[in-house]
Amino acid sequence: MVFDAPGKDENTIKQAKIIVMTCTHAALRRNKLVKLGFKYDNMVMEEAAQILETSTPPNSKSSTVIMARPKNTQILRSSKALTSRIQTQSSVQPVRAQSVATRPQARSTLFSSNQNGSVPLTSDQRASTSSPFNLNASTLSSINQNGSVPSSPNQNQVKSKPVDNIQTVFDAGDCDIVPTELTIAEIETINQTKKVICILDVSGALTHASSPRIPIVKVIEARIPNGCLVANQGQELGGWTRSTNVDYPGIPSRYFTIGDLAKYGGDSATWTIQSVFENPNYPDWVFTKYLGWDALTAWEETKNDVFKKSPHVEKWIAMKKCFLAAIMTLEPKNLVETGVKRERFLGDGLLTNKEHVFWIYQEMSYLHSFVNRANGLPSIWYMNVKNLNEPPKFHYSVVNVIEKRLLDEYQKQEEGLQQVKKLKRSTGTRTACENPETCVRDSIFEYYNRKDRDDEELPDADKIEESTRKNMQPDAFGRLDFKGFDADDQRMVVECSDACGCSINCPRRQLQRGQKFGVVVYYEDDCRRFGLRALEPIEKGQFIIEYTGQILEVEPEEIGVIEDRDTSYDAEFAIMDRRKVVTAINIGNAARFMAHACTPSATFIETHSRQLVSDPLIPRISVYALKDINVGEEITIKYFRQDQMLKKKEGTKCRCRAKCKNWLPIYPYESDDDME
Ligand SMILES: C[S@@+](CC[C@H](N)C(=O)[O-])C[C@H]1O[C@@H](n2cnc3c(N)ncnc32)[C@H](O)[C@@H]1O
Repeated sequence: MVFDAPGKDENTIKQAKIIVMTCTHAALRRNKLVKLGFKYDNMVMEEAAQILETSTPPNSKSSTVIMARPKNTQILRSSKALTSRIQTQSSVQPVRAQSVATRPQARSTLFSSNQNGSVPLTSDQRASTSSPFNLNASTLSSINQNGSVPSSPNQNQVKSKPVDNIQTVFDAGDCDIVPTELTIAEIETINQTKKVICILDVSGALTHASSPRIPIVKVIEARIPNGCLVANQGQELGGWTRSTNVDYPGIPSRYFTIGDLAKYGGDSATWTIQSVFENPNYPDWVFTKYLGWDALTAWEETKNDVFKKSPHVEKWIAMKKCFLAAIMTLEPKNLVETGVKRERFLGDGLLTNKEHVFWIYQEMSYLHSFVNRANGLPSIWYMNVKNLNEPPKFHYSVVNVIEKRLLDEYQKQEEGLQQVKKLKRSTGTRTACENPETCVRDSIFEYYNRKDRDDEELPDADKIEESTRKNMQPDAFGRLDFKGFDADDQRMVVECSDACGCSINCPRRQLQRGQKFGVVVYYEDDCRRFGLRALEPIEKGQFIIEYTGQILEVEPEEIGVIEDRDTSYDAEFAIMDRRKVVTAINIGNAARFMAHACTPSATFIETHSRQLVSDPLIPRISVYALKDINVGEEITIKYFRQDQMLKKKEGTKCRCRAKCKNWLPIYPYESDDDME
């Protein structure tokens, strides 16, 4: 509707899908509209950046304001002037908008109205004009009244990606669902296609994977998952490329913009919400940033509309709020207050600055969590409430990657293990297996721990006292008992497989089910940089996450502390294999961020785990909680044995707590193939 159209004004028409006006007009007419009980769905306001705030009817269900903002103009969301203005206006009975169309449809309807070439402008044009939306009556009349929009982005225009990268092997389609508690049927569906390990075949000689559970990659490279359709389309066709030279593996560098809406907007009701931010002034409203679209297209919508479309978003908001509230109590307020507000409410001109590093954190949070969801795993978020340093750069993978040659070696070793099948369950051994009568798991520990094995397989230097080896048994809830814990003891957990005849929900199958709790990769300080914090409460003894990375063969003298390789990302094996490590320096999951603490909250446990006996058997590393870890608390481990810690001031000063006197054998190291 256009108020100044001949013969029509707000006295004769009392509702409209879209109102268009200048900010001056808005100031003059608003009270009149309110008195009339005028109902509207969208407002397009020219030069909106000149006003301090656009006020929307507080109890309106679906009305919104489209603010046409020239680039680099900041909307001040919480100024005193704004507050007093809203208070003055709210004394008048507010407008209750009629629910004519859902917000996203209204948006794409508006921007896809480019029938005559006058709308929309490209983002560059928008930046160079003070009147970015050249809307007029003829333009508006071309808007499709029933809210239908041009066809979705031409999917054929997007080249299909070769399936030889780390992330595309975890595709779950264009899913938008966060599994909270999975049903057995859902777990079973995921398990059928679940990847258990990735073979790295640099030569490219392997053409076919022996099982869909064991994908082959030629190079360690994370790319945008195919299932994130719009992110891939944005990468291919989007009108804006981030100017930073930094490439984040698996994260798009190119995005759709407002200028692309007419061509690629499609049915925005089906767009995928990437992140949501609360509105501090209107608790019923949120800002939504969409996947594959730049931050300037972030949109204000009612919570009702958003939750109806994407119910999981409600949980995201609640979890973020809870995590940030915990951070405010755990950290010095002055260090985190601004950043916490930014995480919840945006602000600081973020909506007008798509280059802002903040948006890269949002991309990583969504895309890595997407990979997790495809595997039935909870979220991983990236947050920095302390400064605006760049987020970490690495290739994300929820499974280990191993060279073909090393996997073959394990398969040979497994022939020796075949004799385990002949072993019976040790009498009197406690097992939490659902099927105690048929569970043979403890025989496996006995095989690895047999007396003659050290003589056969381990160099003298690696022989250890049998008595320090512990076969850790979970209780009926899958928790380990850490009574009398000594970080230097060697521990092993043997999990059940299909050979035991138990279900995937058996308490002795923790690691193979994958990351159990949502976690946040959180900027700790300038020395430790990123660490890991709990997004959900974790109980003492519970499995938290697997430590994934690349399985590397190392010489015995390379294990632990060496000065020409950053071994702080290595997790070692002590019982199953003393010659390999899992290193997460280049590729891994959230566990790679755990910082060292001299009194840690979690520990590594070497784990014999495979879901099916037909899966390859490689030693794996579990992370278990040594104590209850509340939301917002740090998940730390002890990187080094006591005898490896330094006696003098060299290496790296330990910053696990303010007064720690220890020095860690971590030496400054620059990798040749540093991803920078
Ligand atoms: C496995 S990485 C952990 C992730 C890393 N902080 C990051 O941002 O990628 C280990 C590195 O974290 C830092 N770090 C972890 N714990 C530390 C501690 N207690 N004191 C000092 N630095 C620590 C050291 O720089 C170490 O080399």
